[in-house]
Amino acid sequence: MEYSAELPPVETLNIISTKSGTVLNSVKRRFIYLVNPVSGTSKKEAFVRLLKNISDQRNLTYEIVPTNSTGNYDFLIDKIRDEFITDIVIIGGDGTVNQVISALRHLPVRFGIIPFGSGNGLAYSAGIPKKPKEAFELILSGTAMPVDAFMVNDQFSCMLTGLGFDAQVAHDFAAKHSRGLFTYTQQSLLNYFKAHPYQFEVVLENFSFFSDAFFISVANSNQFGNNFTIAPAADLQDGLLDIVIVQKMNKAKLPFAILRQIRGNNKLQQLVEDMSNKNILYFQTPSLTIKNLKLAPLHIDGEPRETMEELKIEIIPRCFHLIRSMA
Ligand SMILES: Nc1ncnc2c1ncn2[C@@H]1O[C@H](COP(=O)(O)OP(=O)(O)OP(=O)(O)O)[C@@H](O)[C@H]1O
Repeated sequence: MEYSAELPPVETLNIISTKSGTVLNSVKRRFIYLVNPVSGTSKKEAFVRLLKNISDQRNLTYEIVPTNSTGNYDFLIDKIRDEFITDIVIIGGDGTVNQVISALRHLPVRFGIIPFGSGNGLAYSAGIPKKPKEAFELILSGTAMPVDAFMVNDQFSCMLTGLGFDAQVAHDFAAKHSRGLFTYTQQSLLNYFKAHPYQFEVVLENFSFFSDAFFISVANSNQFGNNFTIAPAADLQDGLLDIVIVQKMNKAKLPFAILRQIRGNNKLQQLVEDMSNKNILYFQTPSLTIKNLKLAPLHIDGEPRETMEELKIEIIPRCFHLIRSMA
């Protein structure tokens, strides 16, 4: 468990560890609120004022810091160590969550998320409330659990990585001036008409196969975001990745096959010989290699990334501590 983050010693932070997680004690917690000024569509000023008010009323030690587009958070590393920061609260979407956790996951801090993105896939799959105030209340009273993440070659992913159709949507979405669900849906529909299969070779421990597929999703969270489920059996804490391969099929059948997947009617499969006849392959594995033979576009946690010819993908079990709902 090379990447696993350990929590600080109990005596310095007043953390109570139980079988089901780490119960937080607010007395000695020290917070950094990392606010992304551009994520999502809703205005954050009013919420940031509320955040300050609640924090002042509760006598919390906190600092508000803006996020940045480079994803470089090295400037926080010494601060976290020197000032005994215990909690990093991310106010943004999945792209921000990816960058912040990728940079700070080795440090003994807990992460909280107040969902202010367009999709918020990790937050929603962790049961974090949509309403910012409720999400903050969960952070103040909730339980931090070790959750998985994964590496895609040398790049970090904590939610969902995709090749093909959905990655093309992520690329087109990023090029738009407006964000939010409306723009995302618009780009998805436009891309649906242009969608075509790409060729992949998927290499598992003792087995490999070729597939022509509209897209491949590698999921730690169960969804793309906005509670749009893609991998119904995915669990943030099971040490496994859920792989969804939407294979070549008549395009008229595509929405129905995806609907079946979303509804959980396409059960997890043991890969067998008639795989090429299945519309959607769905299986779990801790690692795999995908050879991207036609250079399908790539996204990592919803952010467009330069594509790669070969992706070695491996789970990082219990990678970081996330304050999540236990319901
Ligand atoms: N201060 C900043 N100025 C400009 N861009 C920023 C800043 N801070 C972060 N970013 C960038 O904002 C982008 C969007 O962030 P994020 O992914 O959180 O929101 P979103 O795309 O609207 O939501 P989601 O990923 O949940 O769909 C990221 O690429 C991130 O690098």
